[in-house]
Amino acid sequence: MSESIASLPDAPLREQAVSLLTVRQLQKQYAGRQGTLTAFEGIDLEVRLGEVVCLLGASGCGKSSLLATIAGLQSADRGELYLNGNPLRRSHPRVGVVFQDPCLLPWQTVAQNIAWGLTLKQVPSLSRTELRSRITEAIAQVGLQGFERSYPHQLSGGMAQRVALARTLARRPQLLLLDEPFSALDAITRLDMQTLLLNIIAQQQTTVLMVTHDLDEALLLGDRVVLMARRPGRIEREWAIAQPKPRFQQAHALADIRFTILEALATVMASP
Ligand SMILES: Nc1ncnc2c1ncn2[C@@H]1O[C@H](COP(=O)(O)OP(=O)(O)OP(=O)(O)O)[C@@H](O)[C@H]1O
Repeated sequence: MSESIASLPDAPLREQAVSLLTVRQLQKQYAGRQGTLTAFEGIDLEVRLGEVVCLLGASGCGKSSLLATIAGLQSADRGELYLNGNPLRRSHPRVGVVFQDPCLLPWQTVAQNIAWGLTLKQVPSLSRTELRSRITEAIAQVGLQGFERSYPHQLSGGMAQRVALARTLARRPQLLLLDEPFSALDAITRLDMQTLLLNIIAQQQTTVLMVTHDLDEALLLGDRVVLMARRPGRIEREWAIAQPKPRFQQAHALADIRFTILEALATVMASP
């Protein structure tokens, strides 16, 4: 299912854009048998409209915890979150999340799984016609036309993840939070999904905050790569990736920045 890629707006255009998500001094702790564990602290982050920001870091540095807190799936212990300048306190209808596990309802069809996302409380009630057109649109966006009546067990891993993406896109999120959405897929399917995501971003100017373990994925998709360090989880450094997209054939041009980030990643991983 490969697609060609529409071109993205120039980096300077995106840089002028206003902040969609603002994170200020965010902290999250978990209570455990051995005391309190600080998953992350002092997180300051801005994600501008239309920007793709990739969060990279060693296992356990708090990437998923940070994403889940921004998504409103758990509360922060300290700090503030704003969407479009307004306080973001709980799950917001315009903030969509996709996880590594597509989490589809096995007894429902592709179309029903997407509809389920639209019947969640936070989405304003839609007429039957609007509901149907949102489902059709989302299925087309992820290239699953013809599979509307299929059940999850009839889909490949990549197709199931397309349904998960469609379920979120149908809610028309302003901010898309992705937690390693492609990491369980084989390399070819992952490339296919990265292409699909690039197309969606290009066509809809979607703003994305994405957790990934994969530096090459971050370099392929990100306008910025943010490196987190652990104990406690914190932002260590960040880099703007100015190279125009698509970047599938730009390994040479990205070699220097790749090496720099790899070195920084090795340094944070080596620290106790
Ligand atoms: N619900 C929870 N209860 C207690 N501790 C938790 C919980 N969720 C995460 N943690 C701990 O918080 C720290 C950060 O975990 P988190 O999953 O956010 O890191 P991560 O960078 O996403 O890791 P990975 O890349 O391996 O998914 C870890 O030490 C983890 O054990």
